[in-house]
Amino acid sequence: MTQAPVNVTVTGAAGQIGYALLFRIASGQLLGQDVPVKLRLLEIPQAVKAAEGTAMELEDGAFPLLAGTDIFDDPKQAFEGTNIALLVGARPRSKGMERGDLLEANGGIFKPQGEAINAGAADDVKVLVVGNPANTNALIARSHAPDVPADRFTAMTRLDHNRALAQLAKKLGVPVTELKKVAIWGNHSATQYPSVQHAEFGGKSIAEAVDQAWLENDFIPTVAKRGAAIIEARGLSSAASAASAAIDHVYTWVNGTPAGDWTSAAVVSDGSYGVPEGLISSFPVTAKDGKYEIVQGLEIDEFSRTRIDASVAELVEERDTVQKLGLI
Ligand SMILES: NC(=O)C1=CN([C@@H]2O[C@H](COP(=O)(O)OP(=O)(O)OC[C@H]3O[C@@H](n4cnc5c(N)ncnc54)[C@H](O)[C@@H]3O)[C@@H](O)[C@H]2O)C=CC1
Ligand SMILES: O=C([O-])CC(=O)C(=O)O
Repeated sequence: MTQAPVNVTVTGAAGQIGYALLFRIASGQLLGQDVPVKLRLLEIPQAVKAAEGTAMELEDGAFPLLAGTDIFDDPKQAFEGTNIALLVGARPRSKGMERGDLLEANGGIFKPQGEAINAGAADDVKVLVVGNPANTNALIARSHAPDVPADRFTAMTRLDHNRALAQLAKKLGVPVTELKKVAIWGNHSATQYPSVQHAEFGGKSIAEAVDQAWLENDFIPTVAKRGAAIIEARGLSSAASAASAAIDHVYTWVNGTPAGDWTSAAVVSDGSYGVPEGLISSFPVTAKDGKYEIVQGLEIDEFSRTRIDASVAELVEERDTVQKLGLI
């Protein structure tokens, strides 16, 4: 192990996703089996003790790649020198809370975290926002980090992407490895558009192999409402699958997408496909040399256009709300 450890900050470290995520990071699955990591855990003061318990368990794992774990309740310290920032901790929606209240409560979390990233993170910092509403939380954080290049801020739709792959593999009776060019567009919410317009299995078109009624009445709602279905079944929201998707998102970002395929991530729009510039929206993306790039030049059919526009309209509404609240 000659390389200096990569600093990985995880917020909400004592939560359910944190518990599923930290051990996989420590085992080398986030960055690679030859990359040592140093964990920097951020929690609110009331949950620091629980984070300490998790840190004890991390120590007990004797992970060869784990160079240490530090715990903070101050974002300025937690993001100091960080190379990878996983923003998982967020304010969940409580009973009777309106969407605006939720966005406001999360603004109180993601504004100071954006400022702290701006002030102290490493020059090569990469940020993944997992905490919901993920796209708009990422927008808030990004707007308070003006010195950090826009392409370093992303939000997670990889879980939706993986859910789409799993549903298609089941329907077509093929392994997920056969599937290519599936895409999630828009918001990480029920309005998202999981698209198979350009998708292939074993070189054949998926759109031609399944009927439109199945896509509209089964596939799209199953993927888009999967989070709610998990909550209904488990009594708790997705945690291990969300942690797994966060690992996939960062691993791909750093190590690249395979030739002839892409993945999905919410990235800062450059205006591609009519998505207003600056919104953090999910697109089909490739990764190369540590950068995510929006796949360009895809033809968008009428059905896809309507679905993309609907999800992007929701993102515009969320952006306008946080703008009115003075959060961006
Ligand atoms: N983008 C995606 O695909 C998915 C996103 N999520 C979201 O991820 C978030 C976390 O989920 P869970 O781990 O299950 O929640 P959880 O409630 O188990 O844990 C959240 C943790 O965040 C901490 N926290 C709250 N405010 C904080 C702050 N200002 N700084 C640092 N830590 C803070 C809490 O103390 C708690 O320990 C939720 O917002 C959830 O909706 C969950 C699944 C998928
Ligand atoms: O709604 C939630 O908190 C969980 C979530 O985002 C998902 O499972 O996609």
